[in-house]
Amino acid sequence: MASAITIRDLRKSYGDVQALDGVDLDVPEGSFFGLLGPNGAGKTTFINVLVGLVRKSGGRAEVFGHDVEDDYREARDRIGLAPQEFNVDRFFPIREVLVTKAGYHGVPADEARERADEVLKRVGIYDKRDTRFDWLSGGMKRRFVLARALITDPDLLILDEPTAGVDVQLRHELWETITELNDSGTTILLTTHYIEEAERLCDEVAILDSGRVLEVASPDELMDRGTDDIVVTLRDAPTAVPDFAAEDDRVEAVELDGTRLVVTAREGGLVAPDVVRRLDAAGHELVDLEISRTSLEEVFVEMTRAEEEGRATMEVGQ
Ligand SMILES: Nc1ncnc2c1ncn2[C@@H]1O[C@H](COP(=O)(O)OP(=O)(O)OP(=O)(O)O)[C@@H](O)[C@H]1O
Repeated sequence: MASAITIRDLRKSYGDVQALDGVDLDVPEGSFFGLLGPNGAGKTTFINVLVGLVRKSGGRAEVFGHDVEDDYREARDRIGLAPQEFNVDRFFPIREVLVTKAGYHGVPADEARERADEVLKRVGIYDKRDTRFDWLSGGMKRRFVLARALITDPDLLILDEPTAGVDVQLRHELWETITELNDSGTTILLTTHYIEEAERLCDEVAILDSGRVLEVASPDELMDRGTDDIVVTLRDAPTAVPDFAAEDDRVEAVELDGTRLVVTAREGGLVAPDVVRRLDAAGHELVDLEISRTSLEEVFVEMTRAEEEGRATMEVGQ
């Protein structure tokens, strides 16, 4: 599949700070791609390089095959950006802001007005079209920056923390709108601190830490690396249960507390049937079975913590 974003050995330093320290990444065209990382990992810097707000110190960055610096105009015209910080002309009616932006990207005036109405309807603030940005509520402001990103009908939509500080209802509405856009072919690059959001929406995520990519995988692949708890409730409290760990090296721990048995294993969904079979064969009656999967959040915390500990060890060793 062709790449919407191609990044090779991308570097950005601010004085002594290596905000991006040799990033390699391919974001496939049409994908819903998540960029996750703790505060200061380099996510915003990465996005700013793509949209031409920050000059890279080294490496290559292309959007649909256009170099983001040498072919700035071609690359930038394909991107819609909804930034984390609101950087909107506050004094003009929002519809006018959209029309002006479309004009700046070469859209003729009539079409610009049509598009402005269309995107305002799409994000649900058409009735506020004559209001200035300052007078919108926080949630409406979030909707507006999405509308502004959509005004040029971008092939790549970059969303930097699009749901920061919005209520549950709006978050779900925004998810729906973004998913529809992705279904109709728009490539999405999303950064978020709500890991659940990435787990739910993204085909693939890259985990960025200290300016480096630690991992690129689907949320499911990442979650498979963590352990799951298979929680079984038995009718009677047994004195012993089969030695699950001896026959399956995916099993990491077994804990029995009265009638409650917890088997901790990688790929819990695949191990559970065997646990049930063996309990049944040993004459135990099951009352309830529940599998609680590791969340992407746990895997994420584990990975970024390991990276931090690795760095601390290196610093001590130096
Ligand atoms: N203009 C700048 N001048 C100096 N240092 C900067 C500048 N912009 C970013 N940095 C530094 O670069 C590093 C990466 O910052 P960046 O904002 O890209 O991280 P982030 O992953 O987006 O963080 P957050 O999740 O907190 O938004 C940080 O150490 C930050 O302090």
